[in-house]
Amino acid sequence: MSRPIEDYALIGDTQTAALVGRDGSIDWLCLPRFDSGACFAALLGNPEHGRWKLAPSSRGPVMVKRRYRPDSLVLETEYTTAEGVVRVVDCMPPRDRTPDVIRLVEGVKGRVCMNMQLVMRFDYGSVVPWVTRETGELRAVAGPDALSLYTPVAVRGHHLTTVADFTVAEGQRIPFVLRWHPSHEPAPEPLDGVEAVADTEAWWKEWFAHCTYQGAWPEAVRTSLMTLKALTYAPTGGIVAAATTSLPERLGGMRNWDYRFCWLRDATFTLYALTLGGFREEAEAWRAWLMRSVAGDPSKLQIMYGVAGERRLTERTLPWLPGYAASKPVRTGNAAVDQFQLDVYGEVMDAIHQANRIGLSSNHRSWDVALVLLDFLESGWQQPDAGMWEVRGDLRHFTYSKVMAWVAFDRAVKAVKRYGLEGPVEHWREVRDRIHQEICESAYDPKLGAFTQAYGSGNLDASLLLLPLVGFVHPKDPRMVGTVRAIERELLDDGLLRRYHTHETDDGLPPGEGRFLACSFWLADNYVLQGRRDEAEALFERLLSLRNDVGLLAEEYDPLSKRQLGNYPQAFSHVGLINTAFNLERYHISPAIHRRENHVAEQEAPASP
Ligand SMILES: OC[C@H]1O[C@H](O[C@H]2O[C@H](CO)[C@@H](O)[C@H](O)[C@H]2O)[C@H](O)[C@@H](O)[C@@H]1O
Repeated sequence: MSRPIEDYALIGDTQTAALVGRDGSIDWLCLPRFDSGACFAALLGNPEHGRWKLAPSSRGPVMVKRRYRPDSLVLETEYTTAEGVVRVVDCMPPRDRTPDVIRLVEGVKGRVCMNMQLVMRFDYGSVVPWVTRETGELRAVAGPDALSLYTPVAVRGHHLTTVADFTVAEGQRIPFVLRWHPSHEPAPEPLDGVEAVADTEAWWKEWFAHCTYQGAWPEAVRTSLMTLKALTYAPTGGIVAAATTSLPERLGGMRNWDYRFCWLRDATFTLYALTLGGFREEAEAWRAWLMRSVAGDPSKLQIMYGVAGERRLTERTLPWLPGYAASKPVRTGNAAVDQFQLDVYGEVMDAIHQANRIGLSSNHRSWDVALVLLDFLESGWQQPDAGMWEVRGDLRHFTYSKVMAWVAFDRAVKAVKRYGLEGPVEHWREVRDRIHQEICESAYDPKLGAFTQAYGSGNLDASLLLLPLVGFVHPKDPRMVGTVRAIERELLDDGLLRRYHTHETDDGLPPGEGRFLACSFWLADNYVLQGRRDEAEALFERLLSLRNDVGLLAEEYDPLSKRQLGNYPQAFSHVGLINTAFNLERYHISPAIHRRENHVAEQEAPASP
């Protein structure tokens, strides 16, 4: 039986991440990178696919309370049993070498009997390692991977797992340190678990010192910013879309994808949110990552890359894993890598624009890349594409894609006019205006009184909510007011938005999925901008209420089963939360203080998407 997704908390070291269940079991951990094989894959299978459980052994009722230590990705899970109270502190120290997981068992009250079960299975639960014991160390080796466990507790082997039973008394602290290293290298030195937790906490607090958010939702916004930071890959500056693969968009379904890669779309959205929160270093690092990733022939831009800029992300299925809640197949890699998605050109141009706007040191390489992209886009914008939802059906003239082509030329014009970069500004202005005109003629349906998903389509799509957020149309333009009304009518279900109707829009997959959380945040943004503040706040509060006990959101939510769905934690959802919090705040202070350029209203546009 799979535990609800919202039962998991995240720990990570900005190179990879683990999911820790309320039951004390780490059921997901890929080592050494986000996209490496998992050594704990119970999330997508059973305990025998790898996990590390550390919890009271009491058979009686156990009360569980969790939190992150303030401003840090150090998780505390407190168990109250009939015997007493015990706290397990979990974290992964941000590293310069190999990854570690630290688990510190702290006796809070009484004497609590504890049990540990460590099931190490490399390559997504498929490889059982050789395990040897040396003084103070247990070592597991298979192929390229090696794990070493250091703990003062006596452990023993049991049916290809490692187990321990021990008691923790009030005031006692017992460390468990798990260190990964390449199997051909000597094992790393043991690490002081208590010090490592303190250092990790200090590292996150230091990072938070840069946070500038002063608004009404500090806990929610700070947790979301921390989640986004945890999804960055520190060595290269890449940013992954989520920490998992194949958590289903429908329980038991096949909409299960690998999100442990860097989508240009998701990464640029994440950057906006981080820079809104006061963090600039990540923007510099990501720009450098982008320049390396697209190097060679930038016109061969991919919509996503690996965390170090890898281009081949071949999609495979892992048939030995039964899947989360029997949702098969489990996939690694992502076939969307080969898709043509027009919007990413606009997103990259907008990211370059934002870098100029926040005064990042100028980078001539990025303008050279921009020129190549614009050159392609001059004719490329007329091609049909797979759209931001990455449909696996026929290519179409998606409205949002065309709007982002408009954004590309709009930001190019502004780069020349505002930031003194060189380019044929009058020509770009002409292309920009031509695209605007075509969209208004081909993507607006006067009978419906709304923009539509694609040219000539009668369907609605939540991505249209981004049009005013990127400055394409004024939020109070009657066409946009009509679009919001139509989206509310057609796509709002139990107060939350669908991306589109999966039975109407052929996305190449069997219909049925949850409510895509980012879309509901975009709706709240539109409410803010249309002056529907009470509705914006009510929707925002509803969305906040869907977070789990430690503030995390997956990609989607199912209002019927009241469960989170899809990959987790998902950058898109947390970006939405941060932007809406800022928009609500800014609107309150002054509706004119916005982030992006608004071509129509000639004012800065709001935090988006
Ligand atoms: O819905 C089908 C597609 O779903 C995934 O894409 C979604 O996630 C991406 C990463 O967050 C996001 O950029 C995209 O907008 C979403 O639609 C999946 O990765 C695709 O392979 C799949 O076709």
